[in-house]
Amino acid sequence: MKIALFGYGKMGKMIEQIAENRGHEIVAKIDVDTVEVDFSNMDVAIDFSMPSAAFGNITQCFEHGVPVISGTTGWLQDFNKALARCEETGSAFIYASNFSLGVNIFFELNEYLAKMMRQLKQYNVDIEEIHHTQKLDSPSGTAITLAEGIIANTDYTGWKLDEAPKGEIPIIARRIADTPGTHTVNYESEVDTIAIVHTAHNRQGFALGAVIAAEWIVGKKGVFTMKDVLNLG
Ligand SMILES: NC(=O)C1=CN([C@@H]2O[C@H](COP(=O)(O)OP(=O)(O)OC[C@H]3O[C@@H](n4cnc5c(N)ncnc54)[C@H](O)[C@@H]3O)[C@@H](O)[C@H]2O)C=CC1
Ligand SMILES: O=C(O)C1=N[C@H](C(=O)O)C[C@H](O)C1
Repeated sequence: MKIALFGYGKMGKMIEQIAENRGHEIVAKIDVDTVEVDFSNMDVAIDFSMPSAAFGNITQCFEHGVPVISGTTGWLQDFNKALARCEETGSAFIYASNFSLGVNIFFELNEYLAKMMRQLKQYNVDIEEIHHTQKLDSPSGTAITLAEGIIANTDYTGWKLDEAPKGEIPIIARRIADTPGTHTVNYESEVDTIAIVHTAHNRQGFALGAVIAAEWIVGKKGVFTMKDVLNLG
């Protein structure tokens, strides 16, 4: 498979390694200083760039009929416009705030736990995310997906960074050098705490998930999720 990388930073380089080990060819490495892109020679594009660049990269690929795997976070104000462009151009698209298998299992566990906690009003929930100090967006995309999973299954109506009013979920974002990504969902009562945690030890899981999604999407049309790719029902 011929893969174009949009964003050749920490994730782009990790994806290159994993894709080549799986027998794929990297046909383009597009970064901030790229002047011209040849869309004619790519089977699929994988975008791990920057919040300000993601929407433009994704929609350009759609215009050229190239399916897109999107891992960049922090650009979701334009997400619905991207979905509409995908449908209009008959292209194919997967966005995931986190491509690792472990986190996608964690998302399922989060929703299951939220359903159980729904009627237990003595517990208050919060989410903590910890990432390396170069991270541009806050809170993390993964923390937002976790909050959305709780909101869909409880009476919580929204989320806020740091302090949140009653009925909304506080998300605490910490930045610590060299931390690939740790997410904790905490339910606190006066007498105890229930917590679920996912800790990434490195970036390999994110990169492998993105390459598996790229292998899966080629030849398909439409908007899909990692639930489709991993058959999580
Ligand atoms: N969904 C997931 O599983 C994961 C998502 N991410 C997200 O991926 C994104 C990238 O993360 P990292 O690789 O760690 O960041 P990074 O800062 O190491 O790399 C980003 C690269 O994008 C480049 N870039 C800037 N403008 C561009 C443009 N117009 N077109 C193409 N490239 C451009 C930068 O020059 C840089 O090389 C972030 O939004 C991060 O939150 C990171 C890890 C996992
Ligand atoms: O920027 C990162 O590094 C990561 N970003 C994603 C996010 O915002 O959730 C996924 C992962 O946690 C690493």
